[in-house]
Amino acid sequence: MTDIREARIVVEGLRKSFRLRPAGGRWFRRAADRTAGEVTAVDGIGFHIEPGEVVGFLGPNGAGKTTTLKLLSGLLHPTAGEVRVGGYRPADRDRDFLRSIAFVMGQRQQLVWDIPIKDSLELNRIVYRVPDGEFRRTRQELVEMLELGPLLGRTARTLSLGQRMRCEIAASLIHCPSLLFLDEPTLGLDISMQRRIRTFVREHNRRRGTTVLLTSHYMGDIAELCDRALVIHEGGLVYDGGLDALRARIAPFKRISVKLRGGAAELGSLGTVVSQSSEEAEIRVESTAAPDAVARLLAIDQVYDFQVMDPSLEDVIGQFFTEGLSR
Ligand SMILES: Nc1ncnc2c1ncn2[C@@H]1O[C@H](COP(=O)(O)OP(=O)(O)OP(=O)(O)O)[C@@H](O)[C@H]1O
Repeated sequence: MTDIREARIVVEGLRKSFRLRPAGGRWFRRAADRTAGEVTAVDGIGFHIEPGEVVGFLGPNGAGKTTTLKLLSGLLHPTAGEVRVGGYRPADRDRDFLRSIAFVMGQRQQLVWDIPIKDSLELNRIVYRVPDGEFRRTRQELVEMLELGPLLGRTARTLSLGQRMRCEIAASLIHCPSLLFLDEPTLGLDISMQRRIRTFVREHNRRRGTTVLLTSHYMGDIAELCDRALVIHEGGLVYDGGLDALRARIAPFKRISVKLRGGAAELGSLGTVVSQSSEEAEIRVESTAAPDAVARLLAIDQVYDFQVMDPSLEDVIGQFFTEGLSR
């Protein structure tokens, strides 16, 4: 078997359908079974991921992102198609494969609720048979990077969401997996905690070369961490590529934020005025028209400052799903 540290992830024609089980009693279920349908969560997707990449999965609710991560980590069996990580088929749950991955789910508690965090780390050392020296080194590194020192003696039940998430991540990484699945790791966290988690993931990827696959509703996570995005819509893969290319293809415009003094200015001829007051305005112009708009802004008396910005990833994705996927 290939060492999964050097292994690429190969996904081909991957499909996952769920049978919808009707709720209710036995008789009702049997009657309803005749009409019960199927939902296809992942519908024939394919891609390759190289070792060390940080890849973001984007898509609206119910698009199939979590199901894809579960298929890649072996939590679910594919209905059809192939997933390979090196020589491993994740659904076989081979012990060496399982020892090489970690799956952190933002919405699900994985730490033991009633034991101190340091004991949870120890428990994972035993489960994953991490040699003593390696355990001490990794633990120290994780405690430093995630600032866990004061939390080690506390039980998971007494921690705040952000503290618990940092401990969850540490417990998941104590065996130095080469493949890290993060499903909504910053869900519900405030901005500064989101930032801390991002900084950690980036630094961990840099130091250890861990491949990271990430879903997040916070575009900041994706924009800051990922060079590549896979956009999933209704189970299908509709985009696979760089974030800049996604922006250029979907939202080929710039936002210009303008500071005004001495009253409102006539800006409508430069582009689309998104907002305007007597002190500031925001206009949207086609990327190719931006240099001309900037030259004309300089000649307007009321304009004393401006900034040209790329559209936010939220804008790009919003446009992607509202203005059509065929672009
Ligand atoms: N165990 C299951 N049984 C039946 N349907 C399921 C199951 N798991 C997922 N689905 C369905 O598959 C589709 C994809 O779900 P999935 O959780 O992968 O979406 P997602 O992109 O992660 O969404 P979100 O952003 O809301 O988390 C949804 O229609 C969901 O209802």
